[in-house]
Amino acid sequence: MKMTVIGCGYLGATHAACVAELGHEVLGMDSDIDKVHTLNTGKAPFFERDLDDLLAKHTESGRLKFTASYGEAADFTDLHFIGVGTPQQPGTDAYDLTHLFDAVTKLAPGLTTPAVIAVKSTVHVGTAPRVAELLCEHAPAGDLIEVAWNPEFLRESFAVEDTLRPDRLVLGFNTTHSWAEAILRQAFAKIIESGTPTLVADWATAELAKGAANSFLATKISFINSMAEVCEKSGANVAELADILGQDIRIGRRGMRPGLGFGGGCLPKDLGGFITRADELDAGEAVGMLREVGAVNARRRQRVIDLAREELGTDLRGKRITVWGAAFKPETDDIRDSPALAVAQALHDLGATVTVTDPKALDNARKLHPELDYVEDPITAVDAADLLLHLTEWPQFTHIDPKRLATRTNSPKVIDARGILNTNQWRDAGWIIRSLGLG
Ligand SMILES: NC(=O)C1=CN([C@@H]2O[C@H](COP(=O)(O)OP(=O)(O)OC[C@H]3O[C@@H](n4cnc5c(N)ncnc54)[C@H](O)[C@@H]3O)[C@@H](O)[C@H]2O)C=CC1
Ligand SMILES: O=C(O)[C@H]1O[C@H](OP(=O)(O)OP(=O)(O)OC[C@H]2O[C@@H](n3ccc(=O)[nH]c3=O)[C@H](O)[C@@H]2O)[C@H](O)[C@@H](O)[C@@H]1O
Repeated sequence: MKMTVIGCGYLGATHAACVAELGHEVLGMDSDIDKVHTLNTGKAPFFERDLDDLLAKHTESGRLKFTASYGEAADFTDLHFIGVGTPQQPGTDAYDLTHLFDAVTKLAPGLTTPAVIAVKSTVHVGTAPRVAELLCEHAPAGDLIEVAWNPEFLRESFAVEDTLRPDRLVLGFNTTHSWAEAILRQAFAKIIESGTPTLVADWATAELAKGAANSFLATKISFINSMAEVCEKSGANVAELADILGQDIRIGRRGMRPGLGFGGGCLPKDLGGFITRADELDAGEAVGMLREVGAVNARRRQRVIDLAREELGTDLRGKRITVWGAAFKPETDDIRDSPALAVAQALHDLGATVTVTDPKALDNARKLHPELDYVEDPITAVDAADLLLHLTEWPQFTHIDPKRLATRTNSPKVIDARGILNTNQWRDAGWIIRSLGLG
């Protein structure tokens, strides 16, 4: 089959490469011409495990190409996936749907025959009818264009694996037995035949499924982090508590790692977007619990700042702090709403000299936070530090022998905000170690 993917960022580039891997002929389209050039060389403009291999394989085979032209995309086929960004509106938690509506409006004039527009971008419930209206208004094929909702559940750093072997597929339509359903089932045939649960729903349920899933994942993280707060006051150990709770299969240990809390381009944004939409729908009371999820998450960042000031004194001027981690989680270069950088910046604002290191995210971090210092090597990064903060749990950090580090610092003190470092090993190496979620 032939298909396009409009919007080739973390989601779209991965989706394009993966549907090519499924055997389809794919045209990726992005309004960012530099991104298009990079993708056409078989490389991702960001770091995502296994993605460069797939991009190289399929750009070489000729099954995957990228363009910046809507006309070329519209002419290429009658199946178009849309994965453009849906960031937060400045100053509010609502989604900014400008890119989505812009992409649909610009693609539409080229749609002269029946087509399926399958939207993967995350939106607030109630967006699909607006997309259908825009297509009716701007596409020559008018109401022969079908809108399908196909929310994406991939995790960055497992994006290829999650796209090719998802836990489930969700397909949302406005009518039952739609033509679009047959087309999408064909596009995903290999995934469906491998036994992946495929759930068909109406538009609203499919839209809501995405926000609800991310809200639940955020809730699970904030639940264990709220337990961490209680552990800190009561002398208990949150990691052991999580292990005990997780043995109950109704609770489960996955997605319940205590620590610095969630960040990234999605969980914080989607939690806020979900609450805002519920308020608009007069269902604000129903999501009261989710407001607390955001508050617990913010307190984890503050807790690290407070611990740093407990160790170094409230006046941080002249103090040198090393931060291990800039990415919002390991195995990505994505720094959107990175908890590590938020803490680094706050400590800088309090007067400390903050040096950040990260295996993949330094270039992105430098652009967003020129006020921080950057060092490539995590070992030299601790030179003359008064305090080390372990904020993103890259294996490159956790494998470092603490004995090699202690003598390089001004003072061997570390705050382990991800609860991963081996406390005994660090203590034996002469470090004072503080962890979140320990009494
Ligand atoms: N990053 C992820 O892991 C996941 C993201 N999502 C959702 O997917 C959507 C995209 O997210 P990301 O890929 O992370 O964002 P991104 O910012 O990495 O990529 C968005 C891409 O869309 C392009 N774009 C913007 N406006 C355009 C237009 N009018 N026409 C063509 N291209 C346009 C941008 O140039 C950019 O390359 C968001 O709604 C996000 O919530 C959903 C699941 C996973
Ligand atoms: O909508 C999206 O874009 C995606 O958002 C998340 O994926 P992602 O943001 O890539 O990363 P996660 O692995 O979920 O981690 C999110 C944040 O939570 C933190 N986290 C995660 C899990 C955990 O147990 N504890 C925890 O603190 C991570 O450090 C990270 O900052 C969801 O897991 C995906 O299913 C979803 O598709």
